[in-house]
Amino acid sequence: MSDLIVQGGNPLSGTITPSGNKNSVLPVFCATLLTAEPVTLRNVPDITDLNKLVNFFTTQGSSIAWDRAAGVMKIDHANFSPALANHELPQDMRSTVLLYPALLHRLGKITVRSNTKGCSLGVREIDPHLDILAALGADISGTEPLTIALPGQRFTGTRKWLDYMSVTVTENFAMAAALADGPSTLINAASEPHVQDLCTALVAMGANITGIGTSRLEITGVDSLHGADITIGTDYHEVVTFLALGAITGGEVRIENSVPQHFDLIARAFARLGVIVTHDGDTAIVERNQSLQIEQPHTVNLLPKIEAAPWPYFSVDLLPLMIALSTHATGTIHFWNKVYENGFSWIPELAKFGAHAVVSDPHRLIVFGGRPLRPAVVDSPYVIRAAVALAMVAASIPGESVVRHAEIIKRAHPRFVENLNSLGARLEWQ
Ligand SMILES: CC(=O)N[C@H]1[C@@H](OP(=O)(O)OP(=O)(O)OC[C@H]2O[C@@H](n3ccc(=O)[nH]c3=O)[C@H](O)[C@@H]2O)O[C@H](CO)[C@@H](O)[C@@H]1O
Ligand SMILES: C=C(OP(=O)(O)O)C(=O)O
Repeated sequence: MSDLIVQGGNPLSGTITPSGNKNSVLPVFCATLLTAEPVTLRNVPDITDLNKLVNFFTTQGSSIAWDRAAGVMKIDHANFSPALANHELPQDMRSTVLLYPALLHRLGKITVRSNTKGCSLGVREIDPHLDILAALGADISGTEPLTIALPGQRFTGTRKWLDYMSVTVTENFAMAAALADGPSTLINAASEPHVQDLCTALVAMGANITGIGTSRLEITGVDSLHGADITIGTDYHEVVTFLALGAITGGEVRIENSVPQHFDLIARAFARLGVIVTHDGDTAIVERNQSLQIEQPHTVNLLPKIEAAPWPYFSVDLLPLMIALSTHATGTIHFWNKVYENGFSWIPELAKFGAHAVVSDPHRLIVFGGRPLRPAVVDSPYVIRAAVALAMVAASIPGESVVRHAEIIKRAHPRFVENLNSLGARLEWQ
């Protein structure tokens, strides 16, 4: 069940309701351990990363009732047991780090491995996490595993200026500072939609946070958080994936529950490849038979470019989807991944379809689009959106392609194959 068999070439058309965002649900789920009261989550995606966290918490004694069909999860940590402390944390996913603040709040001491073995996009640093926990009053000791201890089981408010806008570091800071003794400020904070979702969820639980959506968060610690009813935000990665699939196959696709105010720069990236994305209320639309052509800048001697960096730049996790789309667009374009040093590791697989793409350094890629493509058997790296991008290209080419080891898609996209097939694609797991 790990290879995707794709009979490509059909125009994909129809309407899709996207799932909840993996990068929102994971921190929000971890944050529920910050309160002793029950929490209800809605629009919860049934993804493997979340299942790992659910298994971890139920092993620790938490009660979790998850109606997967309805996407509703009722969580009660009343029986979460300190006796089970330091049980092996879930592995092979970055979000394990998001457990640290709540576990420290509950247990006062945890042991962690320095490598959570997340995806292979690049080195996923633990030091910035340890730095903010130390600034908030934790003691770090040992080597492998590391011990993190929180004297008095309470964080202390602090002022911190991050080296760079890290998503999970900002989320951990917000979770810890929400219950800290005194006020905290985070400067150079990340502000991605999922960071905003977590902060909004913490506020619904009684936290005092201002500056949500900006690079400066001000958080006044409270003594306790309470229960809440929280709806997980739409996965904009899915919105972009399905719009790009419509565009790459020449079909018309409509995606419900999109958030138009997140889309200005995303729509500009599509436009750079010749694709017009519009919104009708909260429905995002790509119309059929768009002419994929790379937009030429007026400036002479300049290669058109899509650059990815922390929000509000174009999101780095969306870059592979645009790269896939660009293989069908006539012209030449430069992609600049300012975040990950290994974000283009999968490009040799793209070349097996006949795409002409040159990695000019670890952060820069040039795609010479519009080359004839042919079906192929390709290997997915352990990178979610690279697997999605390879499946997209496969779906656009007449004939049978195979994307091997594509199961990583299930870390973020619960009904990937079902959704594509409902648009007229022919995909199956094997
Ligand atoms: C669970 C979760 O939410 N995962 C997301 C989160 O991971 P995560 O929070 O791990 O990503 P970070 O924002 O920390 O960035 C990842 C790595 O990129 C490098 N870096 C990043 C920014 C920067 O300005 N300079 C720099 O060097 C660092 O080595 C860092 O370790 O954010 C990433 C960047 O949007 C996304 O790809 C991941 O999907
Ligand atoms: C890189 C990703 O996730 P993670 O940080 O969980 O590995 C992703 O969602 O594409």
